[in-house]
Amino acid sequence: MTQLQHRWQHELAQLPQDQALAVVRKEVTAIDHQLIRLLQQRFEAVKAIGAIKAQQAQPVRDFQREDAVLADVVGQLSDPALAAHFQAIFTTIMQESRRVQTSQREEGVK
Ligand SMILES: O=C(O)C(=O)C[C@]1(C(=O)O)C=C[C@@H](O)C=C1
Repeated sequence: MTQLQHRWQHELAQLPQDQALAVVRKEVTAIDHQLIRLLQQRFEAVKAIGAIKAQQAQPVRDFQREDAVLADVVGQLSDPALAAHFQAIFTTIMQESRRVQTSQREEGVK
């Protein structure tokens, strides 16, 4: 556990449990909003890649790149115990990215 997590636990322990739950849920919601902003940015970048690959008549899926993305994600983790969870999350993100690129192609968006 990090020092920050220790401090959190200590401060939360001062509160009645229902209040502690509300505090942590507020934190989760704030983090979700950051993730949503960042994921929207990622999808915009993925659409830009999709347009380039469509122009060059390249397939949507790039297995080598997906392997590299997953390896990089795992390398970024401070807690290696979360590796399998992050692999699952990013596998889904890339699957949805491919879906966006596929509909982009079907709609003929450049
Ligand atoms: O890098 C690409 O070529 C992308 O289209 C982006 C991305 C991703 O979401 O990271 C999506 C689909 C590809 O299979 C590989 C990676």
